[in-house]
Amino acid sequence: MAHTPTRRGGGSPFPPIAEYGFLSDCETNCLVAPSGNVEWMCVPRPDAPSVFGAVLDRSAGGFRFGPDRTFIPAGRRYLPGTNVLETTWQTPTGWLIVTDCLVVGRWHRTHRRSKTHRRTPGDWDADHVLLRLARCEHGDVDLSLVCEPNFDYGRSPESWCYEGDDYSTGVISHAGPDADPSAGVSLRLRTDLRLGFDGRRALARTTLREGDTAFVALTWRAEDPLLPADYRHACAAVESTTEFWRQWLSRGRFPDHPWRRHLQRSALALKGLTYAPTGALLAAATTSLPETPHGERNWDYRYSWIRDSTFALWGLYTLGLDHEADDFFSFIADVAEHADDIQVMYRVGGEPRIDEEILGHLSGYDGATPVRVGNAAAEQRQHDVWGVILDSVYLHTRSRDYLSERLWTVLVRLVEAAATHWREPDRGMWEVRGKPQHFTASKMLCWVALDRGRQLAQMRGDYTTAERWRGIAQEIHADVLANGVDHRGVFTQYYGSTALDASVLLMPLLGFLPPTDDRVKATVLAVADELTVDGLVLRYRTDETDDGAEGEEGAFLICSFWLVSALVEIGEVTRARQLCERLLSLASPLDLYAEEIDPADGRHLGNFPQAFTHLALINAVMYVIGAEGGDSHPQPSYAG
Ligand SMILES: OC[C@H]1O[C@H](O[C@H]2O[C@H](CO)[C@@H](O)[C@H](O)[C@H]2O)[C@H](O)[C@@H](O)[C@@H]1O
Repeated sequence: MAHTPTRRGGGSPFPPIAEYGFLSDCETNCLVAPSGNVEWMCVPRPDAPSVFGAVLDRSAGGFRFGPDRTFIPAGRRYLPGTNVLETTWQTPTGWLIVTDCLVVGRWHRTHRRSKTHRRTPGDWDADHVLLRLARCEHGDVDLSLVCEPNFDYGRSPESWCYEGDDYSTGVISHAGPDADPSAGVSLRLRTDLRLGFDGRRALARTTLREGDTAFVALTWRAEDPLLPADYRHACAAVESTTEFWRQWLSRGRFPDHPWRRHLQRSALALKGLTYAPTGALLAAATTSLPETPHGERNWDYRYSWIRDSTFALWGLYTLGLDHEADDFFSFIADVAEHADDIQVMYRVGGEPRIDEEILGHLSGYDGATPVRVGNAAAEQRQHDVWGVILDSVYLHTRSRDYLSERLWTVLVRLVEAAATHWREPDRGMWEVRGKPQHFTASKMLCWVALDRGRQLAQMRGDYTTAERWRGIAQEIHADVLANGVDHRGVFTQYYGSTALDASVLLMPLLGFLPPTDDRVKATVLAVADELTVDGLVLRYRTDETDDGAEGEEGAFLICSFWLVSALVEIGEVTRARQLCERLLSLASPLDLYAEEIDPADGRHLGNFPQAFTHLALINAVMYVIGAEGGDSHPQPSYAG
């Protein structure tokens, strides 16, 4: 039997997107299907080719550790406060618990520096080990291990061989393109079971009786692999990983509220999407999970968008988790220090080139093609990019009263770029692939760049620059009010159109106008009433927008959460709370979210888990709790 489970109950062989568990060590991440099969993992970096790619094609590799012949778990949960996943299995003969994590241990590079880490080393570091523990709780259970990598997005099946004289350790290697050994990947698998090999499949099977345990660990770390020697060491690795996540979460401020669990899961998902070596932040863990079932709106999100990342920092800041911002701002300084302008996204190592390519050999998730890797939007002009950085730096500088000279030099260039280009059309924050337009939200974010730049210049005592930037900000503000509002007094998608666009919900959240302004109220209510399907918000109507793609898309979750925050701003707290409750009820079984949701059936669509959704959830929940008099306060980014 193939290890990647095929069809359960007559439906699609692919699990629903929302049923994947997400593991991370803040460097690598993976998705675990409910069957216990790891169906997505890219090593050594999250933007590298996959070694387990079954989420995009059932033959592209997976790694299952679970009971033989039982594929539907009795229950799954994260150990509270962590990204450690626990799956409970009931089989006809017994009960089994499997614990999965990507191991985080104490900083261990004491004798030699890391080749990839550019940020200041902390106390913790990824061990580069995917660890899986099994323990039979009652009766007896036949345990099965099938580890079947398929390198290079399923294009390069290699074969396992033993390492050493016993059955405990196997190695499988892929030379990489150009047969360049430095571009290759080797996987090493260690277990206390007896491994056998069948080509690219590493197999083990045993019967566990009550109290029996087993472990398997997979590493891609070439030098000094940190594989546990036995089950006791494996347990210690799970404990250190648990301690890492809980210590990190303890730095945050979470209200004592029934929605706290959603805030904490969102914070953990955002932290899990960081790439610690450089400070980058992924938009999502995956590529090409479809925004339309079986459709072509399939994009690669395994990169660091400036917009997604800075908004994520806003979400974390709202919870008092602001250390990630330091590393991200250093990442910005790295990529922009010697460039004239900034791109909209970078690879996680800071590399600017992200060529888009179609992988025609993959069937796609549930038949959705094409599968894309790389992202052509990297070359677009999107004029929100300057404003989102300036807003984020302003937010963090205000609370710390410190801004590095290195970063300020970069920021000055970014404000000047906004001042130079704000009159030009762009592709907007939704990165449409159609004709450039004068997007209202892009102009508004150019105003943010000048406004926050002005305030930062003032903080530094540079009043001359501050005055000049104030003048340009006023000019942009007036231009948006003159051209971005329709006859109803509603802000529109772009100058001269009457189409609605959810991006303008940011107006009250970024302080472009006060929430009491009639145009703001009219816009928020127009989006709520006219740009929704069954109450959930579309980013725009695809039939009104030249976005360069065919087909419908689902409701955008970031926009739906923005609407919650905006409704609170304009005083519609009851409506905001109802929408927020509804959105929280649509969370995945593990409280994770994809990018979109099908309003008809609540099915999650698009890449997963998606930073955009989780960051907006945090702000929306804090807005509602704050408005209802909880112990938190609404936190618009500009508020003093
Ligand atoms: O709508 C077409 C575009 O869709 C993707 O962009 C979306 O995801 C980005 C990452 O989260 C986000 O920053 C952007 O606002 C979203 O619209 C895709 O990456 C683009 O290539 C595509 O043109």
